[in-house]
Amino acid sequence: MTTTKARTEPVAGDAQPATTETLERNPGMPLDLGWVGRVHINRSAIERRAATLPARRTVKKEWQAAWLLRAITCLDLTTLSGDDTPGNVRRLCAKARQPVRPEILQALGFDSLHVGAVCVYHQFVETAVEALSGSDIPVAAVSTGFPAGLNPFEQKLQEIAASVAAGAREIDIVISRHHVLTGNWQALYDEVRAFREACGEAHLKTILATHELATLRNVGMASLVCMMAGADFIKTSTGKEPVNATLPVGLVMVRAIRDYYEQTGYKVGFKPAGGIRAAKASLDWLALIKEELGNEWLNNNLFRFGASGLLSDIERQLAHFVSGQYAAAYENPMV
Ligand SMILES: O=C[C@H](O)COP(=O)(O)O
Repeated sequence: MTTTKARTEPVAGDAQPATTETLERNPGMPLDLGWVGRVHINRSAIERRAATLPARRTVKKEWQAAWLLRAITCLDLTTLSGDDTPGNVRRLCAKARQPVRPEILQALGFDSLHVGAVCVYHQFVETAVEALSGSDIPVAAVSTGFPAGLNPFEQKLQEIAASVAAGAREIDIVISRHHVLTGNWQALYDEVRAFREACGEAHLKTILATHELATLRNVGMASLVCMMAGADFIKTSTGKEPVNATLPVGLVMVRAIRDYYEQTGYKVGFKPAGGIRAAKASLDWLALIKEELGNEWLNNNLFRFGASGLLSDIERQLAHFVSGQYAAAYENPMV
């Protein structure tokens, strides 16, 4: 990973991992169609701003290592493959407990560190809960007919209930894209509200699948409706769309989060997911959060990466920082 600008202000504040302070959950609010209708997006301004982000704020050396450690604590370490097995889920959970080799971590001044959550299909929730027992790491289950979200509604509710019963503490639902594409905001609101109720104490992340929503304005409006319906997080993508998390989409979503906070006082989390594989990309996302939402959002209560391959590159960069050499791929195995 190369850094080209001299600016070294610490984005993550310091090298400490994220805190786990308790946060008041967003309870949601009645659907406010007037507010939804006022969402305005200047596409070229959004794209210009997103394009400047990677170059505006560059971190180096120990600050970069601190940011990367912070990124790990905000990681929903994910496996969502058709060929998942209990064995690879258990190995992923072992990696979640110890995401960085101990000698690297010690050289960076840390005793322990773990990821934000492990994210799996419902089928593997129990396996993951068991493999993570004794740790604070929650299991997140993708749900409601992930990734297309076209299962019957009652089945979606049952799926959420089953994952919660199996021990999932976070539920990543997919919204019905057709509600957005037909402008049926009431239907989207009602659906997400019901999902939130089915979650109970489990936290609800609403996946917008932004690439399938046609316009950035739809992304902004859907973000707002999901928050009004009680989402704890809004999440960009399933990882299965042809285009997943992008900075312009992220910008629209985090600005919706900011608006919602300014209007209601409730902080909703953000999860970019899909296609984030390079450590450098994780720094760009952290910079976006810092600049648009501030340091308060830079912890795993309010920010997560959804990624299956990002950790390998982050560990590789940390090893390089410590030793001055890049490790071979087999030295940083994922599962
Ligand atoms: O929610 C997480 C995504 O499905 C992960 O996508 P990825 O495999 O492209 O990192």
